[in-house]
Amino acid sequence: MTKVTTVPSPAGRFMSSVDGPPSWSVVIPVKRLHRAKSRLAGLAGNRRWELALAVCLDAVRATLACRAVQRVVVVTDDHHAATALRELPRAERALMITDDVPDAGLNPALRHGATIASRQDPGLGVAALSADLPALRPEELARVLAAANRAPRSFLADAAAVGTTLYAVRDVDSGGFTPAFGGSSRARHRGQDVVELDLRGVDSVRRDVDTPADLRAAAALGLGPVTGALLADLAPHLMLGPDGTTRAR
Ligand SMILES: Nc1nc2c(ncn2[C@@H]2O[C@H](COP(=O)(O)OP(=O)(O)OP(=O)(O)O)[C@@H](O)[C@H]2O)c(=O)[nH]1
Ligand SMILES: C=C(OP(=O)(O)O)C(=O)O
Repeated sequence: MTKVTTVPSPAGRFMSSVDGPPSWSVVIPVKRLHRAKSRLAGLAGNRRWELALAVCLDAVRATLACRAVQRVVVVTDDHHAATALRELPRAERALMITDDVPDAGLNPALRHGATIASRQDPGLGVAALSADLPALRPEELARVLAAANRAPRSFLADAAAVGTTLYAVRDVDSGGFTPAFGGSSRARHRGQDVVELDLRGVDSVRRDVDTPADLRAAAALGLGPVTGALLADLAPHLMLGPDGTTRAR
């Protein structure tokens, strides 16, 4: 199994360039809000859709703020989410929203998003990124994409080292955009000979949230503003560190 390791330079920066021009389109799938985040039903009750919305707003906001990203393509059939996403900073210039075609689940939605992205910006790499990343930091995403520049196809495992949060293909026109998200997708991506990005210090890109324990871990990293405000209302105990202080960013 080949891995790409990004080595810190003496100055503490990473050797792959993160300061070059934006070179990626990022496709973000957003499931219909009322059907999403079922594993958080116990925590959020009938406000589950608000939590799903907050998480995707923070993930897309951070992606739009990432200097390695030229375009964000959100694949969704949720009109409420689409309206809120269009209000984000930089959305007018950099965000496209496309319908969930063929409405057959996550991976077909991502392939559709990649087709739209490469038609809109030929020549850019295309990365699929989970929307479940409420602590996402733009500079960490830039580091991951800089590492992805060094392999034809690559992926980043999630915090549990079982799933995947990012799947990247440098040259979509030459084919091979075949994401296999869902469940134990890390093993599936490795089995397809997709290079696993072996990076330190990118916890916010790995930290997807499916359960209350995941949300607590994301809060420890520092939640984005929308999820932070909602969680402070819904479940303030998840926002407290061991010393009892709040950990919102
Ligand atoms: N557009 C689109 N996005 C999807 C679909 N299924 C999942 N996603 C997105 O894929 C990512 C991972 O989703 P999952 O963890 O599988 O599903 P979830 O609804 O967030 O959570 P659970 O209900 O707990 O499984 C999130 O960004 C979802 O919004 C789909 O059918 N269409
Ligand atoms: C979709 C995935 O994960 P989850 O369903 O846990 O969000 C994945 O890791 O491929």
